Amino acid sequence: MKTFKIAIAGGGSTYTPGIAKALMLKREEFPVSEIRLYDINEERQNQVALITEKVVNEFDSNVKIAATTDPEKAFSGADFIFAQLRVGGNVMREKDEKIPFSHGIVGQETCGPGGMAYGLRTITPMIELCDFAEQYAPSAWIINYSNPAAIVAEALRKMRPNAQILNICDMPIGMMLRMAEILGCEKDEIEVDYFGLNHFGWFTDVYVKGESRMKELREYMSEHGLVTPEQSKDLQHSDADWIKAHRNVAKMLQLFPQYLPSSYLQYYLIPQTVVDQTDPAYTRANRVMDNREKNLFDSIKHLEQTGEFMEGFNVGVHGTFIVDVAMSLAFDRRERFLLIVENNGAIPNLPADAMVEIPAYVTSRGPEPIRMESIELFYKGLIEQQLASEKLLVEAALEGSYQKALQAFSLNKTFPSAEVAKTVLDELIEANKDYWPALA
Ligand SMILES: NC(=O)c1ccc[n+]([C@@H]2O[C@H](COP(=O)([O-])OP(=O)(O)OC[C@H]3O[C@@H](n4cnc5c(N)ncnc54)[C@H](O)[C@@H]3O)[C@@H](O)[C@H]2O)c1
Ligand SMILES: O=P(O)(O)OC[C@H]1O[C@H](O[C@H]2[C@H](O)[C@@H](O)[C@@H](O)O[C@@H]2CO)[C@H](O)[C@@H](O)[C@@H]1O
Ligand SMILES: [Mn+2]
Repeated sequence: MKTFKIAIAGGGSTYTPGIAKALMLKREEFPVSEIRLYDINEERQNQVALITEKVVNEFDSNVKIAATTDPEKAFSGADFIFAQLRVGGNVMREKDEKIPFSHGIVGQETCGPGGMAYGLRTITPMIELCDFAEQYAPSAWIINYSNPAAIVAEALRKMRPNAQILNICDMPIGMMLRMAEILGCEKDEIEVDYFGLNHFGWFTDVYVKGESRMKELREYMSEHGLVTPEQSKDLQHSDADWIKAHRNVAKMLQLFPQYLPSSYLQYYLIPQTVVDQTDPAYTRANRVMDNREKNLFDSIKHLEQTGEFMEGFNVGVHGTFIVDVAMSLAFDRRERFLLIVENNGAIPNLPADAMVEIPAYVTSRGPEPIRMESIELFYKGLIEQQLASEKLLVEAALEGSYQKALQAFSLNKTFPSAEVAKTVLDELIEANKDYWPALA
């Protein structure tokens, strides 16, 4: 049986050990001979490599783990490249969140001005990654988690249309896990219909064994959102931020009961509620640094000092999802996933060149999106406004255009006016001067 070489770009990510463990859990079906970590931060990646090696060795000591900052070594002969770059790290994430909040505007990793700031940092490194793949591993698939996935996907559609890349997000699958808890079934028994953009979508139906369970879900979620008794057992989502986000789903459903909204729609539909619920001095970046990142590096320190393994990370749906997508590509499994793909008529009344998030069957040739019906005016209007914002942001980056960046910010529903958009944009330009393309 063929064995696979997996390269992980952003090897120093907090998710790397979880992804390595997810690979090991599937090793009977998907045998891996090498996991190569690639990062620009050598020190961080070497530390993460220590615990990754330990995790892998618990299952199979023949799997080779390598860590390098040399793209040629990392990618040559790789079958898959899993990408998870956080350009600027959590230090810049904190600025993306705190600058908007200081003006009373939502500050978030991937949505609104924070997401656009992160996008302007990430486009160039992701283009570079596609070029490394073309040079060193031309037949490899890149499966990309790097955020902001919507903006990354649009930039690569324009700049590297022939790249073998699949952009993915674990948010819908995380929500499906919660829905399974509500319905008392397994996540894998659920099939969904869904449309939107990444972090901007709706479940239009949820089936278990072919039967729609929307009515029960709507009733439960209108009252509790996605908060379930099981939530407290889930390391990733037991913290106050996720509980708030999951509760806010109820507020959105009370306003618009037709479809089940992605929890990230809260940043666009009820932004003032989010601002009121957030401590602008302690944002999500602080929580992540003080928990997910600290726990991982504490467990690495413990491993270095004692040689003993303390888990300190989470596999969750995040790790299993990327491995499942890779397996469907590797073995032509034709499994159905929600993916970020070029619309090309799948949603007839949205532009063909929109990068939409919809169901697709994954074969060895890539995704085959399903055909859907036209969407109603309310959703079309919201999506087109957000899409225009994302497309203008990408054009701003590629053309170095300040005016297009201001248009992108002003069109974003997180802003009440173009004047506030300009104030926040100008502060973000100053904070990102080491990262963004020049905007004139
Ligand atoms: N799409 C999704 O649904 C989803 C879900 C979870 C996380 N993510 C994304 O995964 C990424 C990793 O998240 P994290 O919290 O583990 O971040 P992290 O900061 O722990 O790790 C990111 C790593 O990327 C590295 N990096 C930065 N720029 C790089 C470059 N140009 N080349 C190679 N490596 C580079 C950093 O040095 C760091 O080690 C983020 O982009 C995050 O938004 C996406
Ligand atoms: O604030 P963070 O860094 O903890 O998480 C931000 C990410 O949130 C989403 O991913 C969730 C996902 O929804 C859930 O199912 C599980 O896998 O955990 C993930 C991380 O919390 C979102 O989809 C990502 O794009 C964000 O980066
Ligand atoms: Mn996501």
